Order: sequence, then structure tokens, then C-alpha cells
Amino acid sequence: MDKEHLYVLAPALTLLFLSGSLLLCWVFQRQQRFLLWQCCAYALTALPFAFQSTASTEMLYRYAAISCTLYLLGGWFLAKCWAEHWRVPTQTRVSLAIALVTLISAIYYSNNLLARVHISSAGIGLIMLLPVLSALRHRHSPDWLDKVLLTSALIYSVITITRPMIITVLGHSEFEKFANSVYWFASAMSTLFFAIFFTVLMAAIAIRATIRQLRNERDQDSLTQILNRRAFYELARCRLEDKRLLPMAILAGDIDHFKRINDTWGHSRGDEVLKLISATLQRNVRGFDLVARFGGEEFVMLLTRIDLAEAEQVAQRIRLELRSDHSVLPKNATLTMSFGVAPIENAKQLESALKEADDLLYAAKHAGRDQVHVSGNNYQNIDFEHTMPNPGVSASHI
Ligand SMILES: Nc1nc2c(ncn2[C@@H]2O[C@H](COP(=O)(O)OP(=O)(O)OP(=O)(O)O)[C@@H](O)[C@H]2O)c(=O)[nH]1
Repeated sequence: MDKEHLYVLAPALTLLFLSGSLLLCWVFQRQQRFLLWQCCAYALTALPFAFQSTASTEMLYRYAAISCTLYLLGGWFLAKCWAEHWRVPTQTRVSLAIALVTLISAIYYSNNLLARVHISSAGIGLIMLLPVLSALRHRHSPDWLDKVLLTSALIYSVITITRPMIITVLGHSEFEKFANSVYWFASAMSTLFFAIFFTVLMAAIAIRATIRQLRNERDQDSLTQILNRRAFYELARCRLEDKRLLPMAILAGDIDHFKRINDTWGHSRGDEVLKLISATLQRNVRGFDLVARFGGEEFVMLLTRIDLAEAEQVAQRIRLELRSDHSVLPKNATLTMSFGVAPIENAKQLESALKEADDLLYAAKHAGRDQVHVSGNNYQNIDFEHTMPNPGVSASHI
């Protein structure tokens, strides 16, 4: 193969290289399938790209239908990649209809290269445009990476549809040697530019998703999806640094006779109880508050902008809500929980406040369970006149 051929094959080889890189990413991750669809899109586009870069005009005419089919498939896989990432329908039937009309029209105009280029570009661009339009309709609050993807996908789809206009502007004579034409060069460059751009973008999106997942696994209790002990300590220290969130309280809660629940209705019902309690705790707190499962049937909460009396009300409210909830346990069984409530003013007190809340919790257990015990110590260094009132708690909730 001479140097000229190698040069014209460069775009197709680059596409194959990108496709291989995406395949590797997917093989390592085995999670974000959109990487696999993008890999297929570039591999399928690279084949007709390589062929059209080197084939004679006669060969181009003879194998036009096959090239067009591969391009359409490439466009469809790219659309599938975006649709999967945005979680919008792939619209396979509409895509298939567009592909069929495109193919039939391309075959009908098989002797007219200009018409074929217009038809296939419009077909591929429309197939890619489908998920973009769905995403624009359905997505509510995309973050900045998604916005970049959405905007660039829209631009690329529109460019693909309108690209053959270049031919009209340049005149038909450019088409005599297809692979050397300005149109072909412009097509190759724009395809390559967007292929590299989308590869980097989708890889960044995949990396971000992996980091988020790892962070969640590190910080969340896998059963209840609330914070685990490690994340609670880390976040609680941050909250306690913020003087605007004072006064605060620690609530320690423990399910009563949980072993009996497991023994009577089975471990999986016990798991459902743990989930119900986590949801109930979360429903009863506000934006900056923290809810964590410290292990087994023990839960800890950090309530912000709250005094001890209000924190006790929150605990009582949760206790009463659980008593009357029969969504998991049968009507003749009552789900109860005991609580200890302790004040906290700064990060240095975290350990001692947790211990105090825990001691109070076990005092509640020994006193007969299903009750809230509150610390006798009050806040030492807080001027209550200058702290924010708590809008979320009132006696009417009890
Ligand atoms: N279903 C379920 N059970 C758990 C889980 N983690 C711990 N347990 C069970 O929780 C029970 C805790 O029992 P105990 O420590 O004796 O406490 P209890 O029965 O709630 O009694 P009191 O706390 O004294 O009221 C044990 O039977 C554990 O097996 C879990 O993730 N799922």
C-alpha cells in the first residue's frame, strides 16, 4: 500500500482505534453499556469509511447499498448509546422506518452519487436526532456534562443532515475523485473531530458514574441506603463546624426486640423493617440533618437547629409513627423503638454526645422500651436568643 492510501485511511484507522479504546473501557467496567454501543458505532462507520477512502468510483457505485447500510447502523448505534445514557426510548421502529426509506431511496438513485450522499446523510442524521429530541423533551435538570453532551449531539446530528450542502456550494466537479474531494475531506474531519470529542466526553461520563457509585458504596448502608457510620462521622464533623446550624442534638435509636421480629417473620421481613425505619427517620428530618445506620438495628441522627425539647418531639413523633405503621408487620404486631437524646455543640463533643445518647437509649430499654430518654444536661455555650428558630417541629406533630 502506498503512502497516499495510508494517508486517506488515517480517519478510518483513528475511528477503529477509538472503537477499540471504548471496548477496552467497557471490558474493564462491564457496567456502562453505552460505551459498548459507541464502540459498535465507530467500528461500523470505520468500515465504509476505509472502503470509500480507497475504492474506485466504479466500486463506490457497486457497493453503495452496503456502505449506506453500515453508515446507518453506525448512526443507529450512536443514537442507542445516547438514548441509553439519557434513559430515553431508542425508538427502534421509527429508526428502522427511516433506515428503510433511506436505503430504498439510495438504491433508487444508485446512479446519482450526489443524491445518494444527500439521502444517506439525512437518514443517518435523523436517526441520531431522535434520542436528542426525546432527551430535550424528557430531561428535567441535566448537569453540565449532560448539557455538553446534549448540545454537541444536537449540533452533530444537524451537521450530519446538512453536511452535503458543502457539495452544492462547491459544485459537482469535486465529485470526480471522491476520496480527494473537499467534501470528503470536510466529512472525514468533522466525523473525526466529533468521534474524538464524544469518546472523551462519554469516557468522562462513565468515570464520573463510577466515582459516584464507589462513593455511594463507601458512604451508604447497602440495605437501607442511608449513611453508614463512617460517612456519619465525616459529615457530622462538617455540620458541627457550621455555627449557623446550632444548637444540635444527637438521637440514638434502637428497634425493640428485633431478634423476635427476625425469629417470628424471618430475616427478610426483618430487612423490610430496617428499610421502613430508615424511610421513617428520613421523612422526619430536614435538609441539613443526618440519618445513619450504625449497624444491626441501631440508628443515629444528628438534628440541626434544634433544642432538646424539640429533638424529643421528633423522637416521639417517629416512635408513634412506627407504632401505627402496619405496612410490614401484621396488625397484631406493634413495631416499637427506644431513643436516647443528647445535646451537642461542637465537633469535639461528638464522641461524648454519641456515648451519652447511647447510654440514654439503653436506660430507655431498661425502663421498659418504647420510650424516649432525654439528657439532663443542657447546652453550655449557646445563646438561644441568637439562634434560628426551628420551623419544622411543633407540638402539633405529635
Ligand atoms: N434482618 C436483619 N437482622 C439483623 C440485621 N443486623 C442485625 N440483625 C439482627 O438484629 C438482632 C438484634 O438482636 P439483639 O441485639 O438481641 O436486640 P433486640 O432483639 O432488638 O433486643 P433489644 O434491643 O434489647 O430490644 C439480631 O438477631 C441480629 O441478627 C440485618 O441487617 N437484617
